[in-house]
Amino acid sequence: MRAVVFDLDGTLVDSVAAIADVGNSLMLELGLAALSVEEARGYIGNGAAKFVERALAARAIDADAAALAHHVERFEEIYGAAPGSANPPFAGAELALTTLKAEGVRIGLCTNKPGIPTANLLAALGWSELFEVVIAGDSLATRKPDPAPLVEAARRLGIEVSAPGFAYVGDSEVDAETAERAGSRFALFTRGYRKQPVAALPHTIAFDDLSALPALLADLAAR
Ligand SMILES: O=C(O)COP(=O)(O)O
Ligand SMILES: [Mg+2]
Repeated sequence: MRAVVFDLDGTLVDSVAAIADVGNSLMLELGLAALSVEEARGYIGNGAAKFVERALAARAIDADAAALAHHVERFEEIYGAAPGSANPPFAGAELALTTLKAEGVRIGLCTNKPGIPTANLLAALGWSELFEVVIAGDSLATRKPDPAPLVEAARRLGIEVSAPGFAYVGDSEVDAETAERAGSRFALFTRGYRKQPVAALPHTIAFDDLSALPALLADLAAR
């Protein structure tokens, strides 16, 4: 059998502007200068709490744990109310998903984005039924780069995370580390929110065109 699990932000959807908007609602409430899209891109990858922590640190706000937890809660409230439709899919994303589905490949999602904005986004794009398994940043006790969410996604799809027929598709250092620690094959999308050069991230294959992904993954599964 074959199964593929996808990352979400920076892999299937170009969500940085929408995430920056959510962050900027919080910054405005706190009287802090807005984040540029470029800044926001650098803070994505480790989930909502890290995003807020990095954004506040960039404005020299040294929040204690209680204040930070309060700001994260407010950020998540705004995030959960934001329109999922503000997240454009990357070119070829939907074609890749529907092609894999038509080939009988089972599909899952493993993201550090919180569950509510993830569900809103999938619904807005009409993608909710495509994914048999969705593990978000707050679904389990740990999140990426802990391998547990990816291992669990594979398990729920009925495949070993290290099987030749399984691959994780993501865009970041966090995803590469997650796949490496899980012992999984990793396809790196090079147009996402990575901070380092492609060569610095462990990966099985790298690609820049999602419409080419189904064929690349079929080759990978046959290796
Ligand atoms: O929300 C984040 O920080 C990253 O989300 P992702 O795991 O879908 O890239
Ligand atoms: Mg990502």
